[in-house]
Amino acid sequence: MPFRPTCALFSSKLPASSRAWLARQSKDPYVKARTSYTARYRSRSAFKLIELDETFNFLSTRDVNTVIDLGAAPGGWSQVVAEKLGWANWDTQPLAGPSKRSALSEVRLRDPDGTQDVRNKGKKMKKGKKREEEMDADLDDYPDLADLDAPEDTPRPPGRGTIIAVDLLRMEPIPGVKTVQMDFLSPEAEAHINSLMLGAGGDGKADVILSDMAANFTGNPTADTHASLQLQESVFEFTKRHLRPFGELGKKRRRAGVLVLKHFANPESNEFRKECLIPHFNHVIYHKPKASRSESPEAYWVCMGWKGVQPSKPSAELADPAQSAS
Ligand SMILES: C[S@@+](CC[C@H](N)C(=O)[O-])C[C@H]1O[C@@H](n2cnc3c(N)ncnc32)[C@H](O)[C@@H]1O
Repeated sequence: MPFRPTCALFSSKLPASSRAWLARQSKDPYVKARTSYTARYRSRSAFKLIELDETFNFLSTRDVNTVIDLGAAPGGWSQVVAEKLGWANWDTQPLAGPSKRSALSEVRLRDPDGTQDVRNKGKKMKKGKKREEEMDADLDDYPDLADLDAPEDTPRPPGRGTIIAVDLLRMEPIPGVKTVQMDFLSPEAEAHINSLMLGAGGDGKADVILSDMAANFTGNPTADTHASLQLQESVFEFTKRHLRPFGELGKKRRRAGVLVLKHFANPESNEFRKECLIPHFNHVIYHKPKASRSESPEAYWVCMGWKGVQPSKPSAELADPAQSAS
């Protein structure tokens, strides 16, 4: 029978733009890494946070106990945070083996000739149909991804701290992560996140606030800039009330109190950086991770050493009602 490619990549029914996207995905090293069973991250974005943390080391310190992940779905960043806080070594060292799907791609990637051992089980794979049958039987040994995420009696690594993940979209659960499906811009969002922090025994302060939020692009530059600025400003307002100032951990911890904020290059964003971020942090560093596509205008500000905000001085009227009455 002639070989018929079934891959969508070759389907002439797809529009050219979709074929180009699929072709790019198939070559993307981060997409390949994400789907390998040794690092089953839900999104390619996970590698951006991994690189940001490897560069600035803001998640890997014992001071970090409360992390807020804004714009978290599908959950790649939350997976990385859960791992850093000791909740989830299942990402890099699966407790019960890989999922069937990822094991299958792993076999196909690593064993194109069917001659190598499969997952060190000592089984030699043979060519042709028999090989396919054996491979399917072999994969029956591995549970599905859903089984791995919540096996009943599997001991979990003891994680610490509180991780709160917020998104408009629903997220599949991640061990150690409290997921909240809501609009961060809604008036209820802050109170709800605060109640979760307090409910977990915290003081309503986070050690790290991450925002990978991005509004849907409309193609209208004015509207898109406005939407992106609105997200940045509301994250900053939240930061003012909920990021722990570095001074609370001792004057030497000048990089504690971290905000990682996604932004899109435009002059208004730059103004926001100068007016809001630079005066309030000891360090504000621009970083574009390698995993962020070069053609995308997105980048991150890594803001370290939150100075806090001075409580606003009471007005003369409030300070001395007797005087104001006279
Ligand atoms: C680039 S994705 C985040 C990817 C995520 N960091 C990961 O690793 O999987 C941006 C997310 O921001 C979310 N988002 C945009 N506006 C939001 C809002 N107002 N409130 C909550 N989430 C929002 C979107 O729903 C989307 O899931």
